[in-house]
Amino acid sequence: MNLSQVLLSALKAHGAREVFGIPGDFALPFFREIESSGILPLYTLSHEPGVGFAADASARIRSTLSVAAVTYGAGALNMVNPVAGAYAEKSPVVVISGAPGKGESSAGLLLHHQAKTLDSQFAIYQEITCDQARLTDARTAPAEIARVLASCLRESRPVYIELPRDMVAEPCEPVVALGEPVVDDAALDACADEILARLAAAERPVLMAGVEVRRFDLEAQVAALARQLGIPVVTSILGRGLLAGHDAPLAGTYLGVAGAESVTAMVEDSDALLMLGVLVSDTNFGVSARQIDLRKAIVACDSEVTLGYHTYTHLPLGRVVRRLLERAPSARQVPTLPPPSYPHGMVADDAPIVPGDIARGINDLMARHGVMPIAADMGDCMFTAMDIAHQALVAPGYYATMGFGVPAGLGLQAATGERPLILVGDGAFQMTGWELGNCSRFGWDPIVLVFNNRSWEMLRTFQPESSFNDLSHWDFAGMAKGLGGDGLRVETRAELAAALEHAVATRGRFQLIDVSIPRGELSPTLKRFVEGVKRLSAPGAR
Ligand SMILES: Cc1ncc(Cc2c([C@H](C)O)sc(CCOP(=O)(O)OP(=O)(O)O)c2C)c(N)n1
Ligand SMILES: [Mg+2]
Repeated sequence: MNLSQVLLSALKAHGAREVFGIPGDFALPFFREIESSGILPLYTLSHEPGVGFAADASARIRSTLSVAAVTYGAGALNMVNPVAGAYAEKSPVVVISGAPGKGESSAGLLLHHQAKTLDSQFAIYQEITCDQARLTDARTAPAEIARVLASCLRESRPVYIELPRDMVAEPCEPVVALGEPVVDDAALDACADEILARLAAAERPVLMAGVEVRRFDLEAQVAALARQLGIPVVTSILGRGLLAGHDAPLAGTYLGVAGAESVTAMVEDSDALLMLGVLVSDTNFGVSARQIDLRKAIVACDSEVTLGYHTYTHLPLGRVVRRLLERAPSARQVPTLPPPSYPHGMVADDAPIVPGDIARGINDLMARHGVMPIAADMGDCMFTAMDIAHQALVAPGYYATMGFGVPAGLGLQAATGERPLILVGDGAFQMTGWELGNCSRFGWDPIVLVFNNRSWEMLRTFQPESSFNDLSHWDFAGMAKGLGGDGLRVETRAELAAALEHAVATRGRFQLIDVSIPRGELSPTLKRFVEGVKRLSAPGAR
């Protein structure tokens, strides 16, 4: 085999099911190998941010690694933001960048696509990936690939592989995958016993499931642990939708002052908050009604477990959860909690549409026609998604970048074969919505809801005096046909209900519903979030 075939075979063996990419002259030989080998299908998109977001969504929905292949310089540096978002939100994307060959790097010329030095790109990616390799020697390449792919899966973070174009066809030995990391069994026992003792001594223990529970595919085990411990479970905003399909005493999603009061009180009153795979971030805890005393919490994330003032290291979450299951006593009873409630029954009348109507309309649609995986962009569409019952949601809930929604929806359909629902604001659609033009090539047919409030509305809620948040009324529906899909602008709830039904019934072409929303109308969750942030940031509030 040659180095490209070895790399592609190793990617597939480690869980990759496709390559998203855009070639360039430094990557053309590798793309030729991707296409000729047929080891993984190749989906090319139009702009590298879209490549990164699509690969990120594929990794999230399949809970394993995915691949984003780009050219050197202009391509790879165009993708820095999506990879940074994948790093922040623990999504295991493998970035493969073409690069100048050995001879041209030493020719003494400044090369096209070169920014500062030929090491600059590698240095930039060191900041947003957990491991890196430059495949400049076919003899060491298999071990380098094994190391980097093992890091990607172990840490559930992006990694970076630089592949000089004169190396792609070099003969190369296959990759031998590294085994599971060795874990100190005694430390694992001590940690599990300390956690169990802390929970047993508590009067109001609560389990919070976060993003790592999904990334490491631990939902069933965490649901079993909650039942065995007999304690209620909540999810963080990034863990939204976790455990929904499992038998777990699930109370809902913790959103601080922006969420259900019963869930907020349960978390903030807890005297033993067991946080499994939760990022301790401002979006998760920045709007806490009362500051959570983390010294009373148990935080298991990033292969560490912190209790009070001490930390156990090198204990992967999956091993901690399994050891807790082995050593936890069976609870006498499991709390019976009312399932989280979600709004249904949108009135299909001539009233204008507000974000809350969209959540109702989608919940009604899914109750009638079955659930769809959902990709949401940053903006009020993401806060609206908090009121949508279905659980398979990918969204930039912590890193909060715009542009994620449409490409992520395409990544979902490529990865799962299921038709996705995409929620995106007009501002975010202006960034990456054009990737819809690639649907017809690959047979993708998402349903896209554009929250068209002619505004950067989230920003206006924080700074209403600025008129630069006003956007003009782009006719996204009118542009759909030119992109190969169908578009419809809707102004009333009756039109929205009819458009959703028509979209579900129409397959084979993307269906874009351009939803006109009066400027200033917010989802209930965003409204509470903004009020909470303003209240909590007022002088003397905490
Ligand atoms: C790539 C990128 N650029 C800028 C921002 C800042 C930003 C927001 C966050 C706070 O950083 S929310 C927002 C406006 C979003 O407008 P739209 O998509 O129309 O959604 P909505 O009207 O529902 O707000 C911007 C510009 C961002 N998050 N990501
Ligand atoms: Mg908007």
